[in-house]
Amino acid sequence: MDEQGVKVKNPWHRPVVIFLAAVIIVGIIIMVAISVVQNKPLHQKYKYGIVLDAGSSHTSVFIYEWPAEKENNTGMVRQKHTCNVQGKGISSYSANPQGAGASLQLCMEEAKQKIPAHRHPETPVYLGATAGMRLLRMENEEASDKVLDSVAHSLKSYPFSYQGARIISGQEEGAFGWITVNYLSKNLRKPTGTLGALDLGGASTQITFVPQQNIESYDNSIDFRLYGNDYHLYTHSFLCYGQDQALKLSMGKKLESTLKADETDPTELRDPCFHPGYNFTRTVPNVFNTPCMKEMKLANETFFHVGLGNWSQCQQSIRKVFNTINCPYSRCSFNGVFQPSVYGDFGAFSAFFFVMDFLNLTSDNLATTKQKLAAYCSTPWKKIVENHPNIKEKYLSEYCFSATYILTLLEDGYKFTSNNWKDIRFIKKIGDSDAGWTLGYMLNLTNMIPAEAPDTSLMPYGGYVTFMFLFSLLILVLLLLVYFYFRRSTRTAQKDII
Ligand SMILES: Nc1ccn([C@@H]2O[C@H](COP(=O)(O)OP(=O)(O)OP(=O)(O)O)[C@@H](O)[C@H]2O)c(=O)n1
Ligand SMILES: [Ca+2]
Repeated sequence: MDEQGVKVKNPWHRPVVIFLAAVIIVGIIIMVAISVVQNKPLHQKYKYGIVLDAGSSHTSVFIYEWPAEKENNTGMVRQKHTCNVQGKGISSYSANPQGAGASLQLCMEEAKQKIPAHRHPETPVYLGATAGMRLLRMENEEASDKVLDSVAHSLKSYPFSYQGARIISGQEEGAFGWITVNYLSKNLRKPTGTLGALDLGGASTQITFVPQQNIESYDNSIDFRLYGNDYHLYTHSFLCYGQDQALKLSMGKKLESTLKADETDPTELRDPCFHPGYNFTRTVPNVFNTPCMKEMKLANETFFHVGLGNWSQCQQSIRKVFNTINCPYSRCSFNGVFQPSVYGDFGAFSAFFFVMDFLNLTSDNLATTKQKLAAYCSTPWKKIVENHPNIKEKYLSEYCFSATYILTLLEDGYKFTSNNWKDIRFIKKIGDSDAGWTLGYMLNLTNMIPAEAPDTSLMPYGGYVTFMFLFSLLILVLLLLVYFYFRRSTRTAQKDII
């Protein structure tokens, strides 16, 4: 009897092999089941964040949402809801600070409805105030503190996680606007170029982009490291150069020269930036009630604001609010502010979009834009009102000025030309989310954009499951093959023995 014969005759042999095979198979099944369940994306849990944009002209409440387990990936946060606070911006409540906090109630109640109640305590709420509050602080710091206290007090009364109410700086406003548009365009993890950001508000305007030239002034330079890439940004915020303040600056200059000349009585301000036939009685303090202009010693004088509707004269008058004489650097935009040459594509949002979209000027070349605008400005005021019966007359009367201001700011101020005009995209939203500083502000404060690229799984979830399934199937087949091979050789051996 040989050795093989002894093994085959062992009565324990078959049950042991079957038992071992069963244990291995069950083990594999358990292993696959555990790893599949462990790695299964959790049931989509959403997190929320609230940012209040307390602008000079109005306040908006933005609610953002994102899948909890993907918060460090680019482009995952989206705007779930916005609410426009009724009335003017919080800086208009300087004489009645309590009113500022109270004005937020309706929108904050809406936020409570939109966000699931069990998420309220962990939902951060931030308020950032921009140029209107910067101006109020310059004028009357006590009043601006009271307004901020009032909105803070109001926000703390909600079940969310209050994270502060403050006046953000012009640099922050510019930089976070840039982060928002590039995050939403998913530019941040790719080697492709970034999108510059142009923001026009009521009281200030921001320009932010990655320049090709060296940044000569420290104040205009911001560095970020996002997803493992370094970004060296140029940014500047011009206080008083939002469209409402620029209108005051421009009217103030015209008024000063008219009043000095003392041509007519009562004074008539003949304004090329308003439509022919437009005639409105205003008071002098109404134009000069801003720290953007030196006080005029003129009393409550009234004047007639009379429209002329002449685009090129309007542009001439607007040019006077840009000081282009002094530049202590190799090149400047205006008012002695350093600016490298504009480079790359730009997203122009907020009032840049509202105005150019209203006038259907978002997709023409520069020459056609000017022609269309000239025709619009010279249209009689009566006709304009007839054509747009549902638009508030104050807004309607100012579109000729605003669009001329926008062209002058972009061309004479920032030095865009007819060649790179097409690089400016007038946008309101990217995907579901508004372009503006609020999203970038929240991403930054919640650390949702990591400095280094987060580790990514080697293969997508579906691929992983398929791989595990095929791999276990392969092991199973191999085991069966071994088993049958073993059985056959055993039988052959038994036959041989018999
Ligand atoms: N549909 C709209 C909404 C706003 N506006 C005007 O656009 C300007 C700027 O609006 P916005 O960007 O909201 O400015 P704020 O954020 O309020 O001001 P800032 O950023 O300077 O604080 C204001 O003059 C406002 O009257 C407009 O013409 N059409
Ligand atoms: Ca704004």
